[in-house]
Amino acid sequence: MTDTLRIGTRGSALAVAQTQAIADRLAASARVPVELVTITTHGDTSTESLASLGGTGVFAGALREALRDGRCDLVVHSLKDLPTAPYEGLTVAAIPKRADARDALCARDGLTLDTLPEGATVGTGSPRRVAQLLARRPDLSVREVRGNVDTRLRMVAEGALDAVVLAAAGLSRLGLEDAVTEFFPIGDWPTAPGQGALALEVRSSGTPGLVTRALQAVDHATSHATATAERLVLAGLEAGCAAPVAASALVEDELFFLTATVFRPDGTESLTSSHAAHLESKSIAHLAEAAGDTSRRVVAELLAAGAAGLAPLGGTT
Ligand SMILES: NCc1[nH]cc(CCC(=O)O)c1CC(=O)O
Repeated sequence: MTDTLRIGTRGSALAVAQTQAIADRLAASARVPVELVTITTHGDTSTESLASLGGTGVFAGALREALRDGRCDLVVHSLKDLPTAPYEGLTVAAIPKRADARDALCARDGLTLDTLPEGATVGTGSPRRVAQLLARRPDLSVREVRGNVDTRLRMVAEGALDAVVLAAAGLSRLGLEDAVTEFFPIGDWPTAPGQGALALEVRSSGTPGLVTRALQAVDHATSHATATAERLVLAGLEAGCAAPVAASALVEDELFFLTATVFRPDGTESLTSSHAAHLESKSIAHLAEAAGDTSRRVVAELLAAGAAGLAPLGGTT
């Protein structure tokens, strides 16, 4: 590593905003100069559907190659876009305190999911959101959309769509919460494993102690464990990050809760499993044990109930 900590990011406004926020924290605590390096991915320049490009992992893959090849020393990922399979030579060193994990509806004229007119058009690129929308409102015309958060909001502003569903975390990082007309409560509308969390990834060896300590300081043990439990569900189901799977973990008092749902893509059926584990303490080891324990039980129950027959879990759909 050179004297400057080079932090790799995608070029989208959201990626730059979230990476800059992490860069500022690390610069303050590690007292090393930091620099953002923009990595352009095929997913950013292509207009093909995400599925045809190989799924959302296409974004994370380019950042990981840049990190592996030494074009940067640290990358900031949106955790929900990061494939669960380990990547040779790289390590997720920190998961900072998680932002809002909810999804939000951004509709014209202040409309909500209940007040959208019959047959209204709603844009999303996520099979999970498609299934959740159709489960609540089978009459809706759900349209596949791609592009950055501002592009999607513009489709509503310009009248091409009646509404879009977006992550609350992304909207708030961009200062765009005013576009939200309804926040969906996690209990009714669980979201993608790891949604709202960031992952800070480094090469497994060669990271200076100063940087490692700064990364430990921005890690948030509860966020790390809850996001990990959710991702263990995805891994246990052998599902990709675009599979119609929702998971939500939560620490409350001395309990660690995990709930996961697998949806039939048309929204007509779903399977849910919830388990809790007692936490002896909130130490990293006890949190990790609870994440492993609850996720194993949730995965076993979902598979036994036929989750693999409900939805295409693997690959990119
Ligand atoms: N797949 C796109 C993506 N990846 C991460 C976020 C922002 C929210 C987050 O950090 O989870 C978004 C936008 C969205 O889903 O609306």
